[in-house]
Amino acid sequence: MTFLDKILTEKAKEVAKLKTKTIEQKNYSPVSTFKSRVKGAAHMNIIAEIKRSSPSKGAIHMTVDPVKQAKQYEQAGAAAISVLTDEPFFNGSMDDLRAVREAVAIPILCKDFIIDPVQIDHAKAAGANIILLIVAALSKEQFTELYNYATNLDLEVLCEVHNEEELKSALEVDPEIIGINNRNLKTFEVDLGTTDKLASIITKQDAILISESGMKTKEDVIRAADAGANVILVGETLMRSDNVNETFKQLQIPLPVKGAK
Ligand SMILES: O=C(O)c1ccccc1NCC(=O)[C@H](O)[C@H](O)COP(=O)(O)O
Repeated sequence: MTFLDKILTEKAKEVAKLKTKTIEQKNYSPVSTFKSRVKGAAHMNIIAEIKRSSPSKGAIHMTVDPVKQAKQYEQAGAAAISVLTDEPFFNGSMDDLRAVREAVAIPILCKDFIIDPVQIDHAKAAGANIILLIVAALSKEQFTELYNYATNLDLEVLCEVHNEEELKSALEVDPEIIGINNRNLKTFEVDLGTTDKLASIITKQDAILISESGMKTKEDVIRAADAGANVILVGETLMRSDNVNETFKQLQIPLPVKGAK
C-alpha cells in the first residue's frame, strides 16, 4: 500500500465521522485574498507552514505553539499561513487552524488531503480562506466537483501537482493558483527540478505559481523564481529556524520584473 493509499483510507474514515458532526460557523473578520496579496509583489511571497511532524522527517517541532509561530510568520511578512490539519500523519488539527485564525489577519491555507465537500465545510467554518486540492489524490470528476464547491464558497483553491499528467488535469479548471510540489508522494524524495520542469509548461500568464517543499536556502528560492514561481511554500526550514525574521529575509528574494529582459 502506498502512502497515498494509506492516507486516503484514513481520510475516508475521517469524512464519515465529519458527516455526523454539526458545523459551527463563526463570523471571522474578512481578510484580503491571497491572490491580491501576492500579485505584483516585488519580492518572493512566502506561505509559511505550521508543521509539527511529517511522514518523511518524523518529528520536526512537536511542542510548537501554533499561535506564537503564526504571529511570527505574519510579522515577518508571510503572504499566507499554511496549517497542516491532518492528525494521523502530521500531528496537526482543525483546532490549530481555528486558533491561528483567531490570532492573525492574513489568509490561511487548510493543508490536508481533501476528498469530500464536508472537509471543505469544516475548513471554512474553522476560518480557512484557501484549501488544498491534491490532483494525485482525486479522480478528474472529484477534482472538478471539489474545485467548484470551494470556489462557490468564496474559498481560494491551491491546485497541487507533481507531474505533467497531473498538471494537464489541473489546467482543465483554469486554476488561478497552481502549486508544484517538489516532494515525490511515493518516495518522499525532494527534487527542485520538478518546479523547473513543470513551470516551463505553464503558459497561463496570470497564474500564481507556487513552488512547494524543500526550500532551504536563498539559492533554492532563486532557482524557483528563475523557473517562474512567485510564491514558495515553506515548512521545515521555518519550523526549525531559531530566527524566523532572519530566515524570511534570506528567502524573500527580489522577484524579476515581468516583461523585463
Ligand atoms: O512533508 C512530508 O513528508 C510529506 C509527505 C507526503 C505528502 C506530503 C508531505 N508534506 C506536505 C507538504 O506539501 C509540505 O509540508 C510543504 O510543501 C512544506 O514542505 P517543506 O518545506 O519541505 O517542509
